[in-house]
Amino acid sequence: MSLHIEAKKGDIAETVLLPGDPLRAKWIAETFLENTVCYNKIRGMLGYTGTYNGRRISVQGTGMGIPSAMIYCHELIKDYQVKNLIRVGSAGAFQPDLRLLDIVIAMSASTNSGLNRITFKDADFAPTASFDLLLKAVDYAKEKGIDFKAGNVLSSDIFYDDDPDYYKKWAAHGVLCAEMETAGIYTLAAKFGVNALSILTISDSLVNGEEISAEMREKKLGEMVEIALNLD
Ligand SMILES: O=P(O)(O)O[C@H]1O[C@H](CO)[C@@H](O)[C@H]1O
Ligand SMILES: O=c1cc[nH]c(=O)[nH]1
Repeated sequence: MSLHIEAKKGDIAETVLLPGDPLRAKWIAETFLENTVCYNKIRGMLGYTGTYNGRRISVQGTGMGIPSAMIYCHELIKDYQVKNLIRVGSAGAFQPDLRLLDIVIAMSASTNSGLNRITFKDADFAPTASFDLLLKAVDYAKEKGIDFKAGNVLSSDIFYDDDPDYYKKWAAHGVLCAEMETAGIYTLAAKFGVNALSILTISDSLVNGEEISAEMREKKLGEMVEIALNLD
């Protein structure tokens, strides 16, 4: 047992899917996994282990934002020996050609968080995906004819920015979309020598204001989950 996860040693698989929303974790476990056991209810941050095509896999809610996600990922790596961290999240589009429910695979994550300034002072660390997981995700999506974009995303500390045009400077540098955890997860994975990848689904657009409902964000993001479950 760790401070925020009540699982026993061995209860959590080497590969863990990481939605921000704990109810998306429940939906993934109930929809895609067999022989499922719930191993965590502390703070309502649900975690499950089951099997997918005979392979053991876990799914753990992380909450919203880098600090919360880093708490869960730190404990998963250090206390439960997790080797593959695969975020399955929602994101807001920065580019006009990204539409609702499109898939984005995060090669790297820019951030306005100070997380790496604490370590690297006035130099910038570049949080980067595991090349191995990235390649597997791209290969699987291509094989199944699933459209996706791969590139840089923004892990923002601010969901409600005062400036509705804030995204334009990021968009002008090719950043695809905003979410709130990937830079922290990629940084921890690099620090501890494990693998991480974020697969995201567009839930809204900062360009034109369109958005899907909260219920769809919980239960309708299955394509990215399918990719995440097939990275072995
Ligand atoms: O849908 P999830 O995975 O929570 O991801 C996105 O949604 C939340 C904000 O609504 C943030 O956690 C952001 O990263
Ligand atoms: O962090 C997020 C997630 C979804 N949509 C956004 O605009 N931001």
